Amino acid sequence: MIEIRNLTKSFGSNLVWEDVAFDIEDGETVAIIGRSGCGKSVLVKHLNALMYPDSGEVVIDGKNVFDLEYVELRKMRQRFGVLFQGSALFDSLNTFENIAFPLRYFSELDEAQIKQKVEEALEMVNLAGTGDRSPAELSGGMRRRVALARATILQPDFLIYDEPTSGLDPQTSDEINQLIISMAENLNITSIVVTHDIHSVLKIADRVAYLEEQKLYWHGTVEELRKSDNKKLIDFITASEYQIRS
Ligand SMILES: Nc1ncnc2c1ncn2[C@@H]1O[C@H](COP(=O)(O)OP(=O)(O)OP(=O)(O)O)[C@@H](O)[C@H]1O
Repeated sequence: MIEIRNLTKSFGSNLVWEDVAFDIEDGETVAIIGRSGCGKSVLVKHLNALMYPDSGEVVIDGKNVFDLEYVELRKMRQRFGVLFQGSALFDSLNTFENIAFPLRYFSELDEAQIKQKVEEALEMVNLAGTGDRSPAELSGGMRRRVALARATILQPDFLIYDEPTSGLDPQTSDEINQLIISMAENLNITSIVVTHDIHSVLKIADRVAYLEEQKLYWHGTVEELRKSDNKKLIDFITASEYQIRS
């Protein structure tokens, strides 16, 4: 479980948000939404202490991540996988090597074990047999799936998705949404999804955190979001061109 306790962050005189507090339960999928520049990325960078707050805590399994010393911090960070916006694959490596990269860097597995793990991962994202293709030979949706296989290859407890469906057509977005759901279920991953895609939020999220006015403006389940009469929240959702009540 991740407990976000009264986090406040500013850069110089620019207050990003203050007093942000909510919990992320094990195995659930939480979507972080809000307009551009509201501090979604800054917030997720606090979860694994890539950024430090002005005040507040992020407590994972009882320990404040901002208090961890080097060795523990490294271990904690290894519990996180990240799916970067735009996939961020290495163009010079083929699909197999992209997925194998974290294993070569962080594990002691031998070549046969790496091969087995990568092939299982390719199968999980429905890309069996494409290991020798280069990223340039893949469609946007396929690249996203390779990135997902790479992000989960070290079996993280927590997976941060940065705009997982941006730039994809609706059908391919749905394939990625489906994969995010099955990753969460099959690998028992706790997912934190930063997104502007409200359709995706309604499909994959258990709970939603809405940043606005430099604070956590609204927080609740997707069911509560559907029923909410919070005007700002509805305006934001409507502006995202999705008819939530349809
Ligand atoms: N390293 C940094 N140094 C200074 N200011 C920063 C830094 N990182 C982010 N900011 C500022 O913090 C604010 C929040 O940025 P952030 O990238 O978290 O927004 P966001 O909600 O993720 O935006 P988008 O939806 O466009 O990706 C912005 O005003 C940004 O300029």
